[in-house]
Amino acid sequence: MSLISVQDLSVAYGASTVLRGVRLNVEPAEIVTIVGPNGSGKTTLLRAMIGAIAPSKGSIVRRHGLRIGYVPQKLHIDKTLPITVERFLRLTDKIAKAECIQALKQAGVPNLLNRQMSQLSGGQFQRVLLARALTGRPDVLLLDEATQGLDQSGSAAFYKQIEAVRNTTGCAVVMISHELHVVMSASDRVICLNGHICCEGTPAMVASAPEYRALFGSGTAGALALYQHNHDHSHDDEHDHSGPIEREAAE
Ligand SMILES: Nc1ncnc2c1ncn2[C@@H]1O[C@H](COP(=O)(O)OP(=O)(O)OP(=O)(O)O)[C@@H](O)[C@H]1O
Repeated sequence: MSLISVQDLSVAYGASTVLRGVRLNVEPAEIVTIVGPNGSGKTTLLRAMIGAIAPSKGSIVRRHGLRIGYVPQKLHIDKTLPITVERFLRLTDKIAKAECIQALKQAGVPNLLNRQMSQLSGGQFQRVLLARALTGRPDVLLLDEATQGLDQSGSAAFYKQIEAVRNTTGCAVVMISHELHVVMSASDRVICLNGHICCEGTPAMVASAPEYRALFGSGTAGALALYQHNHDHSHDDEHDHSGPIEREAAE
């Protein structure tokens, strides 16, 4: 049973349709990376997957009782607001201190519990956001460009941590990233989005996608060397890129 099944999804903002005919399944413990140019609908897709945006067509089926952890691109906290990491982690839900400590450990920052949020570095801050998402023991983690503002080694370390989290907790991960070169090795599957799914594949296979090159140019050849998919269609929305879709009674 897929954790999340996106079925022929279209999303419109007023008269403007930004996603069309998107199909994708998220399976337990897999890491799926979504890439695409600015404005291609990546955030919209993620927000639709968590139920924050309603489809204008199609549907999204979440497994019954699915726990989702969401790590936003950035979260602004007023620098003058005194709030410790522990308080921040316990703000919205009833979470025991031990769970906070465990989540911080999983996020790779075990010693931050008593620190002020305003004193964290960019990388530490993002890991605290990751810890917050982990306190709910998610079945699936959704990350929206969670490494924005981090330097390359900071991003690489963050993605390594994500992979470690997947390996220890078994949660699936769906993440948006522009940093293909760092996320590729950790991804089981890459989906290239441009209003619709242009191409998708696994890094384990070796190929290049003309659609991807058309969007990003050939400067990313290093990343492309890791990337492959079976691609023999033109840009048609009719093409079914997804595996078998499993519906759940609790739709
Ligand atoms: N609330 C909204 N109302 C109207 N249009 C919106 C809204 N949110 C997003 N859009 C538009 O939908 C399109 C897709 O936006 P989205 O944020 O999903 O893209 P994205 O791929 O995540 O972009 P980026 O890489 O720049 O973050 C854009 O043209 C954007 O202007």
